[in-house]
Amino acid sequence: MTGRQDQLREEQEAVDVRYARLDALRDQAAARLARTRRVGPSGSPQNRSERDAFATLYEDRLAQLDAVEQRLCFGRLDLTDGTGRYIGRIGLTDAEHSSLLTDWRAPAAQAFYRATAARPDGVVRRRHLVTRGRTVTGLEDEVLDLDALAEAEDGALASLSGEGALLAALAAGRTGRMGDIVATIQAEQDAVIRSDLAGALVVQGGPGTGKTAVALHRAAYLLYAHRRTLERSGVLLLGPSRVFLRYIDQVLPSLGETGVVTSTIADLVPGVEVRALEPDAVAEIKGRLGMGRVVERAVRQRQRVPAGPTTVRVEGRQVTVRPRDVREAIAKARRSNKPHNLARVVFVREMLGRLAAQYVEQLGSPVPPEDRAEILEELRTTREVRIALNLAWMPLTPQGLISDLLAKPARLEAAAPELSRAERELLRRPADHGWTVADVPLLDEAAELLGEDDQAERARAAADARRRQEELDYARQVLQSSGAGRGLVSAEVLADRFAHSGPSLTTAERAASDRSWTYGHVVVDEAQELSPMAWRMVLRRCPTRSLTIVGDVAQTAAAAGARSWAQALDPVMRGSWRLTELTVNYRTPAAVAEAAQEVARAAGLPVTSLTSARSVPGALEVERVTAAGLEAAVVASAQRALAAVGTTNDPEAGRVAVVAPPTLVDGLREALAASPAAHDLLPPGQGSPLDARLAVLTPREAKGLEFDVVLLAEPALVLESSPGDLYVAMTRPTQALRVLTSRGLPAGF
Ligand SMILES: Nc1ncnc2c1ncn2[C@@H]1O[C@H](COP(=O)(O)OP(=O)(O)OP(=O)(O)O)[C@@H](O)[C@H]1O
Repeated sequence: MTGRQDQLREEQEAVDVRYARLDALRDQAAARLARTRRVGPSGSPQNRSERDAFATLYEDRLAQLDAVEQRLCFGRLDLTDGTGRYIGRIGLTDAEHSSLLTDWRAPAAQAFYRATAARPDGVVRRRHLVTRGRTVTGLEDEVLDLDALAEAEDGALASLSGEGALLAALAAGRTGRMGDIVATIQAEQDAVIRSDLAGALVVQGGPGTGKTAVALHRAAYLLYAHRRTLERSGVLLLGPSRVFLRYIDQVLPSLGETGVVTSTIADLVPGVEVRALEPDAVAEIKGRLGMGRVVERAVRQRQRVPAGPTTVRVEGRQVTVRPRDVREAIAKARRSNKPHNLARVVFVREMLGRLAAQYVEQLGSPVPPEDRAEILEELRTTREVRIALNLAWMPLTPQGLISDLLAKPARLEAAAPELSRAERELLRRPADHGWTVADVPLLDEAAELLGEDDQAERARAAADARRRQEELDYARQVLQSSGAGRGLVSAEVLADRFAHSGPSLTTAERAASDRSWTYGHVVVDEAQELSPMAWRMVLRRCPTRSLTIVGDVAQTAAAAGARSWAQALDPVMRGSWRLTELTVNYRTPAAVAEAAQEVARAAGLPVTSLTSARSVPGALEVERVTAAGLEAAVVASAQRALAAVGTTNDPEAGRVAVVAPPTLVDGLREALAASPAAHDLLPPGQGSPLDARLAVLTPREAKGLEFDVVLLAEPALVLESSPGDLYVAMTRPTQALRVLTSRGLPAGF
């Protein structure tokens, strides 16, 4: 038997021990779940909710243990002191509490990602274990001594760790869903993942540098390292589209984390459904920081002093709503510094007081307090009084305020004198127009300035706080006496479960349905697309300013998006952010990445430096076609590409995308649907492009995604509408880019 086989056998035994422990823990959780369920439906409501809470806890634990089945254990460190440890997806100890597996996020695992020959960090050897199912199929060793360093110092990428495992991961066919990278995180990525929780961290990186992967692993790391802080406040992850959120939705669960709230900017205000589109020029105006002031003025203008007095008869007497009284009541309400709908309570109380005084004066004699209350009630419910007070200070909804502002030119002119007439004309639209993405930050701004009349809500909150304290005390007692959930759950989370009995109200769910929820940490992906107003909306949800902001200012598509991080962030964060860069491209073959960079530079985009992790022979090809022959050429090229990435029946066959300017997409989709070879591989009807082997997309739809082969139609046309879009489109493939053009190639190609 060779030494290699001995090593494989040794590692197989080690891996078997860890899987056996995983199985034992699963059995344990399943048995506890069964026992909890067997207790039956009897008992007090308190007992029932306690039982449900524990049942959910064990269900979650089982789901977590199931999620780590694949590549449970992927690494081993041998240390200078003669000890060693295995690194895996979660931490495991044996029945005697000795460590079997170190969680990749634990400090003791850091050297697995960071140690180099130059800075070995106490590591003699780093070993990557390649597994298929539960079988160890390969090993890759790196001996961290200076001799190894000398050998490796011959290229820019000498510092790639676990190169074999990494390159195998990069070359694998794509499944339509992003996978995790725990086994092969690189040192510069690890530094980002483990960076401090506090403050705003900006991660700039060219296409394919792993920004999304890093952002997701950072969310998982922060939840592990700061669980107490983040478990109850929650973590929010913002992505560019719902398709993108589906693309990444398996990564966090595979890392054992299910509690992160994911959303797009468009979905961030509960109750607002974005259905409409609008021209970039309109979105750009709405995204300007000054729109905050515009909304503020729009609200103030709904607090109005009438031109003249209104006299109303109440129970045979006359009272007059006088402009001077209204002015003073408005001033008093504004001094309360409350949002519009809450300050309205102050305004109304003040006005009713003044009207009651007029009424009493006419009675000619002082009235006892109970009669005064009656007079106030009489005034409050008199229709004309209500109308006069509403005209002065109308209760408003965000939707009502914004749709009115955009539909009535006079209102917009008064609220937005800084906009030119042409700009205001661009914003104008009918009151029943659907909401657009750029409306959402305006609605959020309005919701903040308007507030809700929440007196009842606050009384309930105070009662809830008292109840919560009792629940917390009780949960602590249960934890102490039963020991059942020890290590699995904190008293806080258990108390939440008791209170809401069941999985339907986790922190994530409560946060997602509450516009004013503030998160412990917010991760923003494709952050270059956010307008200044969108940043205001995001920052409102994160008062601690603990943020991870990832993106690439060269890929900006939105007219209101960022061309530099300073331009985007300084106005809203006053310089309090730190910048770090990712520089290695893991996705795109070198020739494709270089061509994309040249084109982007020629178009004047702020491209950051990029080194590619791998080359693929024949990765870039250009086919010149006639305009009339474009569709037929795309169909033929798609057939070749599909054949190259695997046969129809192969479950691991790769994926092909046709990326084209919006004006060509429908025609190309129809042409492909008419081709027998491609027809069945397209997503059916409205199906998601992620679930099919062949997709036809615009560059914006392809943003953040990747495919084995990309056919790019008419790049010159894409460039005309947006250079950022072309840069995105060219950098989606993992294996090959096929360009089809009837109009020549963009400069730099
Ligand atoms: N350390 C790594 N090990 C294995 N695969 C990696 C690693 N880093 C990145 N990748 C892979 O590289 C690809 C690109 O990563 P990702 O989508 O996160 O890049 P990005 O910087 O967000 O790209 P873009 O800006 O173009 O959207 C993904 O398939 C990802 O899994």
